[in-house]
Amino acid sequence: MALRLSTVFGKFGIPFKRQFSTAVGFSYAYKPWNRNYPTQTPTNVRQSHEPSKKCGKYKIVMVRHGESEWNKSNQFCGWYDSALSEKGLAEAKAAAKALKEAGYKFDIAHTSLLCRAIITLDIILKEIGQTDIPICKTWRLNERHYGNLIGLNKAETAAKYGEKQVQIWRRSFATPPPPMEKNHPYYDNIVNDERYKDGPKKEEFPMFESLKLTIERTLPYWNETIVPQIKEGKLIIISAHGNSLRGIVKHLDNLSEDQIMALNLPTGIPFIYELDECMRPVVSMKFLGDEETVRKAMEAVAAQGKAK
Ligand SMILES: O=C(O)[C@H](O)COP(=O)(O)O
Repeated sequence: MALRLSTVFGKFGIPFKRQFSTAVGFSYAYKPWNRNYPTQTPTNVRQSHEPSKKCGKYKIVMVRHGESEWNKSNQFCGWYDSALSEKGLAEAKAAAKALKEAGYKFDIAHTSLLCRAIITLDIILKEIGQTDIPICKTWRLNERHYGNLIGLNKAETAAKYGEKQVQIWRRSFATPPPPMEKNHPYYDNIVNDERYKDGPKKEEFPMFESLKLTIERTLPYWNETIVPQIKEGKLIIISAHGNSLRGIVKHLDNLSEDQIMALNLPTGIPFIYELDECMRPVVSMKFLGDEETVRKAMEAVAAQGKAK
């Protein structure tokens, strides 16, 4: 049965006390209730990716933006620039509160070119009193491009094409959504948007993206820009999107295509990785939120693709 966030969340959808009363958090990867995310890394993965027994040398915080207007109306969003909803604004504030309570002092922030991630970051930095740090914005952290699905209601699309097909479009690793056609209502809005004048190049401007393609443009930024900063000892926060962050998670935890399919990131709940000197996770995806709230928020994201 689909869980409604409104039954889980209080005013503005956020149970401030429950969700962020602890700065300790829990690590999603190792919870037994989590049937979808690997409780044990498969043996083939361990050989090449054995987590270090040492304490994490580095930390990085990531957060999916707060709920957007199009999350609220359950529309495929991708590169469409949907604003944060009231609940999304409150989620960003709650995220900031949790980070403040945990005492995070960031050196650099990275975000996408989409307002929902930028505003989430702005709210966080304002609330924690760290607006003076450098903010790097890149299209490489944008949400995956949902092609011709952009603007469609997810539940209606499931009713029309079947839940299985929508699940493939949303969560399969390599199968892309149908390409955005020139007559798509948001084609000009996206393709001719000034914010992309410095990239992507015309020839690499996506008309659709699978998770695989999303990872192919996100990882170079992770490897070439973020990793060197982490190795310099900078504490980084990334405010980005469900699928650009899933790509980074897949890379860090060396997840298989099947494993990453099952991960649904909740909006507005920061999570932490602790990494060893080789950028291998010592602690994976530790959410600053209580376990039950995070679990329900994840289930709600998964349920967005169910026909009503
Ligand atoms: O772009 C979108 O529609 C969402 O923000 C992410 O959608 P998904 O959870 O359906 O991949």
